[in-house]
Amino acid sequence: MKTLAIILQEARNSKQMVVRSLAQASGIDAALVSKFEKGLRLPTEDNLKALAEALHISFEDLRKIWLVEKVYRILENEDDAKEVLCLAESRVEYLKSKQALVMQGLSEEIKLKLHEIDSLKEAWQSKKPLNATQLQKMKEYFHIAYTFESNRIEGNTLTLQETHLVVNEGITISGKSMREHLEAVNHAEAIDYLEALVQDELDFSPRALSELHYLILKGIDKVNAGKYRTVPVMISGSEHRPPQPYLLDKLMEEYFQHYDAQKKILHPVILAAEMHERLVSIHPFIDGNGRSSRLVMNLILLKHGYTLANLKGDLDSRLKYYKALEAVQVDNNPEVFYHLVADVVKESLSNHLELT
Ligand SMILES: Nc1ncnc2c1ncn2[C@@H]1O[C@H](COP(=O)(O)OP(=O)(O)OP(=O)(O)O)[C@@H](O)[C@H]1O
Repeated sequence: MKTLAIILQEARNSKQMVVRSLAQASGIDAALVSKFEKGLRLPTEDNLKALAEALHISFEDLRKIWLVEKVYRILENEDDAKEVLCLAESRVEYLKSKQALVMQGLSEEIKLKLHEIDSLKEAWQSKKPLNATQLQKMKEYFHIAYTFESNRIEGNTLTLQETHLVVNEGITISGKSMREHLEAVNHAEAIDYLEALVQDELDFSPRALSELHYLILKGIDKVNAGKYRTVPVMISGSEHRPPQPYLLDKLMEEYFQHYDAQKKILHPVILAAEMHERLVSIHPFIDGNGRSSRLVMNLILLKHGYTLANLKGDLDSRLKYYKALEAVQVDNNPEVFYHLVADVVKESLSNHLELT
């Protein structure tokens, strides 16, 4: 790994600058610049920022090297340097999770709720392994309930009982459209796919999202299944305008970058809520955005050992859900949505525990 001194020197040479012109561009004394380049002095953070700007290099990247250099200088004459670093590493992990909560500006109320959820999760995990028949019965029950409610949010009129008959018994319901039947079967299949991803320890990815969306629209809209939209869309009854289609590739790339950057930092329930809200706000598909986003939320929850969170489709709950999304999109206030998701996660864990 190159030292900060070498990096600074090479960056200046590649710009064909002499020390004097770098000093002038950065506003730092030339003798001092020389000392930085020889490794005789370590720049201050302000010096570093000025140098990065003058050399047109990334301050964030340079700052990481600078921090390494600082640590190195503290430890260079210590016999136990390696042991000290190992000990510090565990503190850094702790610091990361602590900072995440502070960074997100979570209220004490939500932190308390997350705490309660994690106790329930531990209790749920301690019940495992469950008896295979019992597990199968629970799965059937919760899968159907989730399929029923998620499809109900989008206007599917099958009842809970009818959803069960269609999905588990292969029975058709008279008076209900082919589309409603397919929506039920597809959603149940998408939940199986979530569980397979978790079982195989596969992470949420562009491919997983495309597969999920494909399953949701399978047999309903062949052309758009698994593909981003190419036309503008509106969300009926909402002030929020999803982005234009030409922005989608970039926004979705950033969406997955955000997931990768936050997945080890954020509390999983907050991460799940965020990835749900961000996806539904981008609205990358022509249809099936709501169902896909709720599946993404559940993939993240299942991956972290929680149970399927089931947002309800009755009018009152639906309005609360839409209002909470609108609060993030229009007022930039995610707290209500975090509470909404945390509440259903808590309810789901309690329901699962009750049946054990
Ligand atoms: N401000 C908002 N108000 C209402 N719904 C919103 C809002 N922002 C995002 N949504 C999401 O959009 C979904 C409805 O979008 P739309 O009517 O376009 O349905 P869709 O794209 O066909 O997807 P699906 O049918 O699975 O929801 C809701 O389920 C919700 O998740």
